[in-house]
Amino acid sequence: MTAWLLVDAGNTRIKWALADAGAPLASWLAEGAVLHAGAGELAAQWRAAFGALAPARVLVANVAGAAVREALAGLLAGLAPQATVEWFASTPRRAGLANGYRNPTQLGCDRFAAAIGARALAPGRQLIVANCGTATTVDGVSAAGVFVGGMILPGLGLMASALARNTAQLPQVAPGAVPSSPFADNTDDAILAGILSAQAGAIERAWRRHGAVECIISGGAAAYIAPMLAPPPGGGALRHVDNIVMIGLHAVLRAEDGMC
Ligand SMILES: Nc1ncnc2c1ncn2[C@@H]1O[C@H](COP(=O)(O)OP(=O)(O)O)[C@@H](O)[C@H]1O
Ligand SMILES: CC(C)(COP(=O)(O)O)[C@@H](O)C(=O)NCCC(=O)O
Ligand SMILES: [K+]
Repeated sequence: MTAWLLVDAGNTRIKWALADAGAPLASWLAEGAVLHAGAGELAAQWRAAFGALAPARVLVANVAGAAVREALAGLLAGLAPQATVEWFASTPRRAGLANGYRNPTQLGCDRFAAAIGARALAPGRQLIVANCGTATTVDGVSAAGVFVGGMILPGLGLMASALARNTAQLPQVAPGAVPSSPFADNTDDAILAGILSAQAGAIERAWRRHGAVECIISGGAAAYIAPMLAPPPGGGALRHVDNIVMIGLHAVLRAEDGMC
């Protein structure tokens, strides 16, 4: 058995999954997540996972900067010295997906991976990919396999903390259930209704404009936003997946396995 390690380092959390090279898409032997500060915890998680099966290849999508990259490189050198490590980057084309950004390398590599993952889950379909993490990104993938572009907005947590930090009277709200009415009768629900509606409104607008048949939603805040979403008048399917970036990284290695 050959194992691959996939790592999605976002601006809040580092997520990872260990996959058997022969396994179906999005089927993991082990997985985990830590906050940036939890490098010690990550080492313990990897030590346990690699004890059973050490990865031969590692594919990392890092949008969290140089310090996180250095920390990950150090851990991998110590715990998986045998592995070939690749730092996934946005390129003009990969795994059958064309990158429509004016400067393809400017696109966040997590967004490119997420789009590859979405296409692997729904080949040949017109798609919206909403990744709701620190930032929320809402991207279009065409039925022909082109990342057509997208939107970046502050994520749910950032919207909430921006209100608390920059006003005298607004509290920091915890993520929570969707208020039953957009006309809230108290401050906490009014903030939640506002920030959830902003996220859902952006996604629905993109979904409608792109004529997408399917919207794939993912990320740490997706569970709060998905219940708000209604498909466009013409219809459409909503799919909530745990980590679309990881699925994209897996799709890349599966597409290229045996080619190199
Ligand atoms: N256990 C958790 N730890 C941190 N953030 C969480 C957690 N559960 C949900 N969240 C929400 O998810 C967001 C982080 O999601 P994630 O997809 O991990 O982001 P990123 O990929 O940017 O690191 C946070 O901003 C917060 O709104
Ligand atoms: C938009 C992002 C900050 C999202 O990061 P995340 O919320 O997943 O941590 C990241 O994809 C990024 O830094 N992008 C580069 C700019 C761009 O995609 O155009
Ligand atoms: K994101």
